[in-house]
Amino acid sequence: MIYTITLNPSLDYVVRVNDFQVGGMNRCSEEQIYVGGKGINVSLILHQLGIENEALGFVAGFTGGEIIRLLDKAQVKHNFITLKEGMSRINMKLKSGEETEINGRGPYLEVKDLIELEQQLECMKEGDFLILAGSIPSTLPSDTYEQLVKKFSSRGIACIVDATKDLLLNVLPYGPFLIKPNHHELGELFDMELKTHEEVIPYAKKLQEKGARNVLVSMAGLGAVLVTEDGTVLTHEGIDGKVKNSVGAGDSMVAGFIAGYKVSGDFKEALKMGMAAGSATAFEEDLATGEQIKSLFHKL
Ligand SMILES: Nc1ncnc2c1ncn2[C@@H]1O[C@H](COP(=O)(O)OP(=O)(O)O)[C@@H](O)[C@H]1O
Ligand SMILES: O=P(O)(O)OC[C@H]1O[C@](O)(COP(=O)(O)O)[C@@H](O)[C@@H]1O
Repeated sequence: MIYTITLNPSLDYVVRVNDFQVGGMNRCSEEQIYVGGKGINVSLILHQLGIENEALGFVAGFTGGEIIRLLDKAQVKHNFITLKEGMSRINMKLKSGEETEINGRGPYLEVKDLIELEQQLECMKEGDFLILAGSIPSTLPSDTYEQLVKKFSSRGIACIVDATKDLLLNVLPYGPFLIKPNHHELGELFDMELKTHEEVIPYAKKLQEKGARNVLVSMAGLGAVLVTEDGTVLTHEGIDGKVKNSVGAGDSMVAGFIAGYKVSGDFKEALKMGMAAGSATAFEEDLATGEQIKSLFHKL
């Protein structure tokens, strides 16, 4: 079974504003609301690809209610814990030539809330996958992901972490099955600017030396690099197409990769499915559908 955790899910409010004026009164020409948060996006894409999974995490308030309604509508299996106080966040995605994002803070979460989540995870068995994706609320200890990976990796559960900076670095000694920084996040860890596959490879290997079993580095329109636990380095060129909304492309890539790996057991196929899922989402307004992903996969 695959479980995704989204500690701080969101409603993504995507607005298009022509000629956005800072400090001025702007009106949007288009607006959409999507359910969001990295783990939830992974669950949505896995479901689209016919891979059984369950989305876990915390919701609160009227926005939390809408998150649950949208997950039900998408027929994604979920078991979110409802917090008594606060409201799930609204993340603003402003499209005006460039993409600008303002991600909300979210409700107040405490360590005691995490205990309930850990109890839900006790049912996991060896061979299951646990996907930890996105930022964690500022009220939780910064070692939250680290503690979860430490506990569950040692039980033979394949942990996948999509996070940034210390949140990512600190899980490495506990042998996560996969991490997926993008090339900017990877460069940030080493105070470097990485622009090509060749530049990315040695730094991806450094994260592997620190303990990650497999390192997938996404590079937006430039494709991706994968360093696998059997010592292979695989690269994939970027896929050409018209980008409509790249929010969720990274999450789609993680989901596609895991779906491809689960079905084939082959890293090359997994990378191809990850690429197809990431790019199919970048080429759509919302997350891509299973059909769009498979159609792109067959063209690669
Ligand atoms: N501009 C783009 N053109 C084509 N594919 C894209 C583009 N942006 C993202 N993708 C696809 O989505 C994947 C993840 O995107 P990326 O932006 O690197 O991740 P993140 O959203 O985590 O920053 C890429 O490896 C690629 O497959
Ligand atoms: O948890 P964070 O880091 O604030 O990110 C949450 C945001 O990330 C997303 O999951 C999209 O992530 P990606 O574009 O990196 O795939 C949005 O749906 C959500 O608003």
